[in-house]
Amino acid sequence: MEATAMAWTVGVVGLGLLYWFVWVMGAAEVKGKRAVNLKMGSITRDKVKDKYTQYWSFFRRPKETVSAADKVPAFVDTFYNLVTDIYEWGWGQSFHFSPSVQGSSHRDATRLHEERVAELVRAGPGQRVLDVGCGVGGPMRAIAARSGAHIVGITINEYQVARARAHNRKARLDAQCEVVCGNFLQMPFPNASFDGAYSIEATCHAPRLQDVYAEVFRVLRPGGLYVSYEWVTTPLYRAADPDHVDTIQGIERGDALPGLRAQDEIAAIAAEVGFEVLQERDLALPPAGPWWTRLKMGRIAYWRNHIVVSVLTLLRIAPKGVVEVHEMLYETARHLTRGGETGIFTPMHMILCRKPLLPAPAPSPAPEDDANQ
Ligand SMILES: C=C(CC[C@@H](C)[C@H]1CC[C@H]2C3=CC[C@H]4[C@H](C)[C@@H](O)CC[C@]4(C)[C@H]3CC[C@]12C)C(C)C
Ligand SMILES: C[S@@+](CC[C@H](N)C(=O)[O-])C[C@H]1O[C@@H](n2cnc3c(N)ncnc32)[C@H](O)[C@@H]1O
Repeated sequence: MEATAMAWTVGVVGLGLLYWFVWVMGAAEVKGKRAVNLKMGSITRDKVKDKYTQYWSFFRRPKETVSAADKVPAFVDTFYNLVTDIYEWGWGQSFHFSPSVQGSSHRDATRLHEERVAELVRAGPGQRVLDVGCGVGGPMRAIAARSGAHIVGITINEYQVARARAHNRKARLDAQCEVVCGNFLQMPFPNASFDGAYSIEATCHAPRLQDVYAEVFRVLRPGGLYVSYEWVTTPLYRAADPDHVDTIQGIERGDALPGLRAQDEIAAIAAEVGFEVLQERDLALPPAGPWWTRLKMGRIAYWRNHIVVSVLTLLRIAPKGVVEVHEMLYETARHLTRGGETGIFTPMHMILCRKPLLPAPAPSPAPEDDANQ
């Protein structure tokens, strides 16, 4: 009798474990990255934890060092080696937020937010459009499929280049979507080589927005359109409120940001590099549905994911350090949610610009001084 009970217990527990294994190893969203394949980018297994410590220690330095322009691209690259697989596993192939749309899935809401970009830059067949900070190419594929345009994406992270190219091949969009590894602050493209350009939640990594906007301006043809979804603090943010400061600093630390900009700085910067600003709007404002609900609703999923990464690390399937990176992301989700709920932060301040057809007039010569007369 005892043996039968034991057999039943073992059977039930075994089946439970099998189910758990399949469920756990299966995708949390539809994405093509499984927990057993959490590699942590191009970092070798034994270096993941060190790299995480190195990333974190960056934020213990004075603010000026964190935003030191020359160091930022390397630190952003390390960040994406650490998070790319976890993002794909837990979020999907599009590394951005979107307003929630009643009655639509997250996947549809994401696609709509991306297709809006295609419409804003009037992308169409025969055009060459630049994706500034393309991640693993979720938006690029949606925009290529929707518009028929040829999309060229650039990302600083080599591992993302490999992932994006593999996804492009799988989606049979590799003839239409190209991916280049490079720094968007010094792009490897000739002047006026694109008909349009866009950046989705990527330029927030630039220490000086002027530098990336000036590069986009250079590579666009005259008359070309550029749209960007910017991460910014809103006018509700109060630098004297410790809760606000804690939320914004939490967002910066968990998302490799050298320093969030204020919403009202963006248009001035675009104009400074020569753009005409056609439209500017926070896409998170009503009637848009809250973008942060997807983060909040996933709390149970986070705990499940935490157990998954812990077990996989214990079994040495995932490298040491994954649990720490996952905890960092959990914390940043908390800060992002708070930023959304209080309204002090938006990840979708949209700005639409055009490169003028005629170059700006040269400044008039200074009046001659008396000595020359
Ligand atoms: C634009 C940027 C990235 C935005 C988002 C795609 C990511 C920001 C925070 C990320 C996540 C937080 C919690 C993770 C969770 C703990 C894990 O179990 C599964 C993945 C997360 C949901 C993860 C997914 C991507 C984010 C939402 C920045 C970097 C400029
Ligand atoms: C949050 S992800 C967004 C990716 C993509 N736009 C999307 O929505 O899926 C930010 C992207 O910007 C890229 N990035 C950040 N700094 C960069 C730089 N200096 N040069 C090129 N790419 C950069 C990152 O590598 C990453 O691909």
